[in-house]
Amino acid sequence: ISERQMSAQENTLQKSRNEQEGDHRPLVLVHRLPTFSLLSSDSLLIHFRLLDPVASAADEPLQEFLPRHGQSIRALLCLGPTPLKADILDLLPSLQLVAACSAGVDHIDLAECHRRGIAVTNAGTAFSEDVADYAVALLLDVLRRVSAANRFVRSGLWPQKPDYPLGSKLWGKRVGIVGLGSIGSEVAKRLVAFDCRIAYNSRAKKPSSPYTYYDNVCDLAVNSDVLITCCALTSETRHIINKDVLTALGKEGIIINVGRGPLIDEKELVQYLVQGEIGGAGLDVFEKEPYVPTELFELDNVVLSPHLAVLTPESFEALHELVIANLKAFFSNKPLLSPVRLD
Ligand SMILES: O=CC(=O)O
Repeated sequence: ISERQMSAQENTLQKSRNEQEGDHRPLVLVHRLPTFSLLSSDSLLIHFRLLDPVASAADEPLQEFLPRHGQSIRALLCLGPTPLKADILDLLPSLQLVAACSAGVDHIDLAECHRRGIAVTNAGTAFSEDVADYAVALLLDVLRRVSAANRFVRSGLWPQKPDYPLGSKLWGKRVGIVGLGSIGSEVAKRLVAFDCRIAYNSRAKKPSSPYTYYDNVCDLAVNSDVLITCCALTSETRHIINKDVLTALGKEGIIINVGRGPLIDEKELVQYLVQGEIGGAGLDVFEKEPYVPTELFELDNVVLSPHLAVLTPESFEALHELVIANLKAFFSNKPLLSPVRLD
């Protein structure tokens, strides 16, 4: 009997105990766009009652639902990129915790949460390894043209054109990481194994990091063959990769984005790629998802992906455990496991 089967049995037992003994589970509001489903509500339901406006009142606007049901809600589970701003917070006067299910929390008005004394937790490090793997996958794909080669074979061109354009080597490349947090550090760790030379930019130099620090992204770009953006999207980092940085990266330079679309000035990036002013790009995120600039569809030196770097069953399981642990800690007045800094 596996650990997973055992915990499923425990969950079922606990559920029926709850039902027999009267329900003492704390109430948690689920905040989600109708297109986002709860990953697996089973283990959540062992510990919490979930109030899900999308499921309970498909047509009722939150502005009507929450005043009737949300007055005593202390904790909210925010799924995916569902925006959470003052208009919703206004309807939840007792709210004290927002448990976000993502690493990035740019869809949440953090200043407003801070002002109201509402704590916010995020996915912590649950996704970092998978995002880092994906950043390396995108980089290898752009450099060695894996997706383009796949298209070449499938389109039947191989017998007619036996010469396929050469890709370039990852070994020894100078890689600049923008944002050396938990994801950036995992990316660096992986690329060290490819003998890449790592440098980084972040808000401040990390005294414990062995990598070269640049306090200016343009300087980092001048000294890099590849830039990988891994930082959070904030008002300071919006368009951190602008025209000047792209120029500094140069004609052979490659950019990989696994952070958020607006970290890059996408209009400029498209121009630079179309005009051959930079070497290539691997993009998992875009400014206006799910819309991707169609000019990029034609370019074999660009690899496109629909914002799924974090998505593996393993990382979801880790997220699930973390969310439950955060909510349990909150309801028992213990320290939160992955609090987001709000000041
Ligand atoms: O993009 C995904 C996340 O922020 O978790």
